[in-house]
Formats: sequence, C-alpha cells, structure tokens
Amino acid sequence: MSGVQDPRLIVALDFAAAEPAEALAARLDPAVCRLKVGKELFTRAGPALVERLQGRGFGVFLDLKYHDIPNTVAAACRAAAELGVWMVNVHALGGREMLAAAREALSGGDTPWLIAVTVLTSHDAASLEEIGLRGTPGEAALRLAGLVERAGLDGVVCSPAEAPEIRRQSGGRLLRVTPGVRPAGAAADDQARIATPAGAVAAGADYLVVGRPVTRAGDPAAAARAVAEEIGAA
Ligand SMILES: O=c1ccn([C@@H]2O[C@H](COP(=O)(O)O)[C@@H](O)[C@H]2O)c(=O)[nH]1
Repeated sequence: MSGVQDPRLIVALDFAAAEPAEALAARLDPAVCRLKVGKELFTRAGPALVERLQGRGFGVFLDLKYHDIPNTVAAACRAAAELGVWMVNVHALGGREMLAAAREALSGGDTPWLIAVTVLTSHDAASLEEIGLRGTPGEAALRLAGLVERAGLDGVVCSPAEAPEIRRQSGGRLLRVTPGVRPAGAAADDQARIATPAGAVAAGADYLVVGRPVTRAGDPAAAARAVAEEIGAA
C-alpha cells in the first residue's frame, strides 16, 4: 500500500476524554494513519495526551485552528512546536499579519508543518453568505489559499472540491489537507462539501482527515484500513 512511509490518512480523534481516544489509538497502526487532536479532546486531555499518542509512534496533527491577534497566535504556534507535533494549523481568516506571525514563529529547524484553514467544510453557499464572505465557497477558499501562500505557509485545509484549483493556483506548492471525506454511502453528518476517499485523492488531496466514519464504525481499525486501502488504490 502506498503511504506506509508517509500515511495520508489522518484519523480525527473527536472524543470527550482521553480513555476512548487512547483505546482507539491502541487499535490503529502508525504506519497506516496519523491522528488528529482537535478542540474537544485537547481541551479535556491536554498536552499530556498528545505526548502519549506520539509515544505510540503516531504523527499528531494538532487541529486547534488558531485565530487571534498575531502575537497570541505566534506564541501558540511556538507552544505547539515545543510539543513536537507533526502538523499545526491556524485560520486563514485571521489575515495576512496573523499568518505571517505564525510563519515567523515556526521558521527554521525542526518545526511542524504549518497550514491554514480556508473555508470550513461545513459551510455551503448560504452559510457563507450569512457571514458575509464574498463569493462561492470555492472562490473564497481559492482567495484565502492565495493569502496563505503569500504568507509562506506549507499548506491549506480545504474541501476536496477545491483541491484541484488550489493545486493549480499554487503550482503544487501548498499541501492540500481535506476533511469532508466520506466513504461511499456514509452519512455526511454536518459536512456540506464532501467526497469519497478515492475522490479526494483524485482531486489532489495530499492528506485526508476522516473522523466519524472511522471512530463510530463497529470495527474502527478495519474502517481505517479500508480508507487507507482506498487511498492506496486511488
Ligand atoms: O474545514 C474543516 C476543518 C476541520 N475539520 C475537522 O475535521 C474532522 C472531520 O471529522 P468528520 O467526523 O470526518 O466529519 C473534525 O475533527 C473537524 O473538526 C473539518 O471537518 N472541516
């Protein structure tokens, strides 16, 4: 399977406590997937859990989507780097100066990949209009990806639908990390812009974030393997 050296599947550990997250991690293989720790789990279980997951051999994407004044975001990015995570993110809507401060904080040496969320995959055209963001989700994501690229970040979080245009616009320089991934027939849940694992890879996603289709499966390890195999076959 391709991806054994650099797993492209990132399993989102959206749990309310450390115990179920670690129980799932114990059933997963760091050669098959990385793990994502987001707001809920980090707020409940903190840096110690991240360190234990890394101790099991997993690369960890710390998905806290920092969005604050530049000084605060830069300091948070440095704290994430000290934790030794594989990837960390900020929100592109924080703007040029905030993105530049994050980049400056994570420059040189052995720093995590620094990426920025463009337009959340839960947004559709109507909800974007409600918050006053100009254009379709695709147009807004492309515009924000341009801002992210000019600030020198390593990549973006986008929906699979936007990955081809972002790849074209950035000449392939920006990594594309795509949530909103659903195996065929799986419920979309609160995701508005989705694709199958094979569809996301075909669209140019470098890394795929998959949460509930794995964590809520009867056999999460088998579900993760199935997604990894679908990616490998894509
Ligand atoms: O635009 C975004 C940014 C982040 N996410 C996160 O990815 C996972 C997706 O989980 P599923 O259960 O597969 O829907 C979740 O942790 C989100 O916080 C996103 O979905 N969209």
